[in-house]
Amino acid sequence: MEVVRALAGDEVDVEPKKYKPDGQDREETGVPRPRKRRKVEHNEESEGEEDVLKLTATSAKLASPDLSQSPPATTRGTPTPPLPSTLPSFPLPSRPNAPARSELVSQGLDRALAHAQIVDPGLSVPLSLNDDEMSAVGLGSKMRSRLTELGISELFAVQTTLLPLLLPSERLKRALYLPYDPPRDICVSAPTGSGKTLAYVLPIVETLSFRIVTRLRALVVLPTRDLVTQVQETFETIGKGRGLKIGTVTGQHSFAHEQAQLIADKSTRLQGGSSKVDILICTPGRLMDHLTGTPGFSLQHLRFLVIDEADRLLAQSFQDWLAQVLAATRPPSTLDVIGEPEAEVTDADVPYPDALAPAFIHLLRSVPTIRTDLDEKRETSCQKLLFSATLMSDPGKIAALELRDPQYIVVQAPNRNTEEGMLGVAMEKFSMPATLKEHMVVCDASQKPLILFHLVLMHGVRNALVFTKSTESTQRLVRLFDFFEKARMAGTGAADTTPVVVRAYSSDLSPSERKSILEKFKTQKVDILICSDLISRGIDISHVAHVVSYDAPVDMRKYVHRVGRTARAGRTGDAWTLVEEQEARYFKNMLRTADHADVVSRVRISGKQLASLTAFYEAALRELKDVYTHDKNVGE
Ligand SMILES: Nc1ncnc2c1ncn2[C@@H]1O[C@H](COP(=O)(O)OP(=O)(O)OP(=O)(O)O)[C@@H](O)[C@H]1O
Repeated sequence: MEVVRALAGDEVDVEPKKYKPDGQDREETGVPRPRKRRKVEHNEESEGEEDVLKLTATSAKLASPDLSQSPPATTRGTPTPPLPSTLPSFPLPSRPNAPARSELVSQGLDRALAHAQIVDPGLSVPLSLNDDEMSAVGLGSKMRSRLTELGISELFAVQTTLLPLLLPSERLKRALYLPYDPPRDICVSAPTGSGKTLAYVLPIVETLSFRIVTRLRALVVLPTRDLVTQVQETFETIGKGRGLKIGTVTGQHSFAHEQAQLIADKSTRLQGGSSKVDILICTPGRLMDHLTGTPGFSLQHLRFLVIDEADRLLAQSFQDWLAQVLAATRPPSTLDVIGEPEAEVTDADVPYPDALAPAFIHLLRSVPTIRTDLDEKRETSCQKLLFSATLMSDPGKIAALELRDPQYIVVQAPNRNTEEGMLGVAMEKFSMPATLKEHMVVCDASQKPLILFHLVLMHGVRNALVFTKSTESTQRLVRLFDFFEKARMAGTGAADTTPVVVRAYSSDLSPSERKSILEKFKTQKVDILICSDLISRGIDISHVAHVVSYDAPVDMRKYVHRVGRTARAGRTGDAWTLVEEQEARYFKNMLRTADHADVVSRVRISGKQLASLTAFYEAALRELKDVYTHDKNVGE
């Protein structure tokens, strides 16, 4: 009966200690057993343990042959006869200790990941070095002058490491494609704000600047339109005066408009495609549309395929975008071509000089299709570059990328424990910027607005991004904040205090509205942006000094990307997370699993500290209620 009640979730006083090896039972001693479960509910650390205890006891009872002799189930009101005074002792099943998670990971860890190059985030190279000294990095003098013009005086760790791997050697300057010795793919995990964008923009611009004919040679895929715009601006700024044509496709403009920007000649069937851009930056959905619906759009010339925010993009299926993109970069096999029936060759089939990528030359019908040894290792020279602050190590996802001899680069401070470097990446223990300070405030859900007002007014939280869980809560919080400021202005009567300006930044705004709000925030006409996770990844606004997670993030990746909107490029920044009391255990566990609990300091804010704000808050709540009642009545 107790077993049934335990499974049904009733409180049952079961404790494994009851089954003493000497066969003695607590009931025997007459000492009442404590109500174990209630006690455990107040103990955050051991709740999981208690479930295990209960199950162990339950399964132990199920396994006990003597239970068959227990009294039959009784009806309601009938007193349950006491358990037999002694229960047989039996050994608990012994199980080997579970292997450490790190051990499990290392056993199945991708070999390339296990040999990752760990880079110290403090590594940098000043741009003031002379040509000889700079030759190790490989950046030309023209590019160095451009960077100096832009106020960049040194290369960050991720850039210092990547540039020598990606910049064209003298040999590559003459031959961009190396179908018989294709380049290795590269996966980079580096903290937020560590300069990953320039780590690929610089070598791409430097490499492609030597090309004379325009072909689509670099494709950068990003998860959002805002990021596409940001990366486009970086390419344009860095590539100024280099004659490179940079395009974007995101679906923000009509399909026909995008086609006109992309393709020079749609009507002639050209085997080599016809591109008006050297570099294309896009979101995956729209890229698919062009791949399937734009004549003359070809990826055969791709030399670089960049997947930025790789873990997020690989989690998106979008008509299986990755498989289709990879297929479009690969030449069809020679056999396929030989096997085709000879068709009459027309002028339209013959590409312009330089139009077919070297790996695709066998498609040219006027070239005799005789197989030679040279045909055997004809591979695309497209090099995949993956970036994220939270790079995934999921073997399935990695396999889908068809990486060629991948090289992993992990920018991460040397860790104190053994699970460092690539294991840290595999176990999702991501590295944070060293200049970031992290705090958490555990509070009652109803106090969250007051805590936020307190942070803004007492801790100088301005130039801040505040993350909520949904567009609806964003709207509500912005209204409440406005009413609070109105009440505060009226209440304090201080003419010289200016209200804090708060705006929503959410997915229900049009692109132009979003652009305008972001601009006001950047020029500090808006103090605080309240937003959803729309801009939690990649967005680079240098003056963000604080990030507040008004609603706590649900996983570590989200946490890393949110807090990473501040403390970028070596600047300082503060991240605050408001954690509701019932979420505290989960949140702390999340931090602990990521080895991050020690870094986040707990801030305690007492009711007394909030007292001076309560009257304004209550006034704001009343106004908010009126607005919602009015909106509801209008709606009816
Ligand atoms: N060498 C450098 N010197 C000075 N500033 C730099 C340098 N490299 C990059 N930055 C600046 O650092 C900021 C952050 O760079 P970036 O946006 O590339 O970071 P990220 O690593 O991609 O971050 P996230 O993971 O959040 O996308 C940008 O404003 C960029 O202009």
